Parts: sequence; structure tokens; C-alpha cells
Amino acid sequence: MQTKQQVRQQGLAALQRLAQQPANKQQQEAILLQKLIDSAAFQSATVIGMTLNQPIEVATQPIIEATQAAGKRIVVPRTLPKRQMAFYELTPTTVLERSHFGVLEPQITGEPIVPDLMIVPGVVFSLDGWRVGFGGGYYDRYLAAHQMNTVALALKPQQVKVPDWSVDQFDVNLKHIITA
Ligand SMILES: Nc1nc2c(c(=O)[nH]1)N(C=O)[C@@H](CNc1ccc(C(=O)N[C@@H](CCC(=O)O)C(=O)O)cc1)CN2
Ligand SMILES: Nc1ncnc2c1ncn2[C@@H]1O[C@H](COP(=O)(O)OP(=O)(O)OP(=O)(O)O)[C@@H](O)[C@H]1O
Repeated sequence: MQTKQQVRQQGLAALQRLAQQPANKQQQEAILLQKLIDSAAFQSATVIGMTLNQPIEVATQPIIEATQAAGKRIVVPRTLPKRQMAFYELTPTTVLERSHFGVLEPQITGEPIVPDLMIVPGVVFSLDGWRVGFGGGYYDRYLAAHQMNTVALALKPQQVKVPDWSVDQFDVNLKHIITA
């Protein structure tokens, strides 16, 4: 058994190593994108929540393009005080600005939109749907407050069979894990 903090640190180190092998990372991302597009979760969704990735995370630009090509809407998160998030539609006119966390976020315009499918980011995922994220608790809070389908895209260094950490009472189990 490890602490979430230990799992997070080891997972981040493994993701940093993979990011230094771009061909390997891109090959895994291509597999994840194809499996996502082929999934019933993707095909039945109309509004999909996703992030704008950091360099060590799964590249989301190809996912954005495929989602738009499939005629679906995309919403991306804006972090708010008290570890809250709201999602706003990503359109050609969306203005993005870099957050303190270092990722691009939309400026607030119009009303927030709750997606019907969330692609949930994270550091390590168990194949039975548990997750260690970056430590903010943003997604645990959001998914506790809103019902929707959920999927994570797990690069090879992000996959474990079952959690080797103790799952907290506030952790939200993800409905689908897609593996590279
Ligand atoms: N690309 C991307 N965007 C995302 C996320 C993500 O995982 N990936 N998020 C997923 O949630 C949200 C931002 N998550 C955050 C997670 C942690 C901290 C943060 O302040 N971390 C502290 C350490 C926290 C701790 O260890 O207790 C820090 O960096 O100092 C900020 C934002 C929304 N946007
Ligand atoms: N539903 C909730 N309500 C209130 N606090 C919560 C809730 N879910 C999580 N938290 C708090 O958030 C903190 C971070 O949780 P955790 O370490 O699991 O984050 P994470 O899932 O790795 O982060 P993220 O979702 O931002 O990627 C914990 O201290 C926890 O108490």
C-alpha cells in the first residue's frame, strides 16, 4: 500500500520520462484516440468535457479535432475559487488564458455548460476506475455534484490493475478506462 502522494510522484516521474520519447507517446495517443472514437460512450455523447493538456498529459488537440469533426460540442474547464470548476464551450472565438496551474483555460463568457461525457484527466488510473489526479480535488468535487458519463484515457505508465493506494470516501469511480 502506498499513499496517494507517493503514487502521484511516481506517476508524474513516469509521465515525464514518456514525454521525452515523443514517438512512443504519440503512438499511444493514436491508439487512445481510435479506441475513444470507437466507444459507445463517445458515439452517444453530444457535449464532451475535456482539458487543454500539459505537455506530460495525453495530447488533447487531436481529440478536439475528432470531436468537432463528429459534430459534437466541446466544453473545457475554468478553475474557480474553493477548488471549483465550471465548463465553457470551446469555439473558434473562445479566448484562452494560462492559469496558475499552467494550463490554458477559457475566459468566462455566457453560461457554464455541464457535459454529458467527461474525459477525466489524471496521473494514475486503475483498470477498475479509480484515479489519482494532480491533487486539487477539482474533478472529485465536480463529479460529486453533477451526474454524467465518465472516461479516462490511460497511457501505459498511468495504468495499474487495481489501486495500490487507499481509495478515499470522496473519490469518484470512473465508468470507463481506455488503455493504450
Ligand atoms: N490539463 C489539465 N487541466 C486541468 C486539470 C488537469 O488535471 N489537467 N485539472 C485537474 O484537476 C484542473 C486543475 N487542477 C489542479 C490541480 C492541482 C493544483 C494545485 O494547486 N496543486 C498544488 C499541489 C496540491 C497538493 O499536492 O496538495 C500545487 O501545484 O502547488 C491546481 C490545479 C483543471 N484543469
Ligand atoms: N466532494 C468533495 N468535497 C469536498 N472536498 C473534496 C471532495 N472531493 C475531494 N475533496 C478534497 O480534495 C482534496 C484532494 O483530493 P485528491 O488528492 O483525491 O485530488 P485529485 O483527485 O488527485 O485531484 P484533481 O481532481 O484536481 O486532479 C482532498 O483533500 C479532499 O479532501
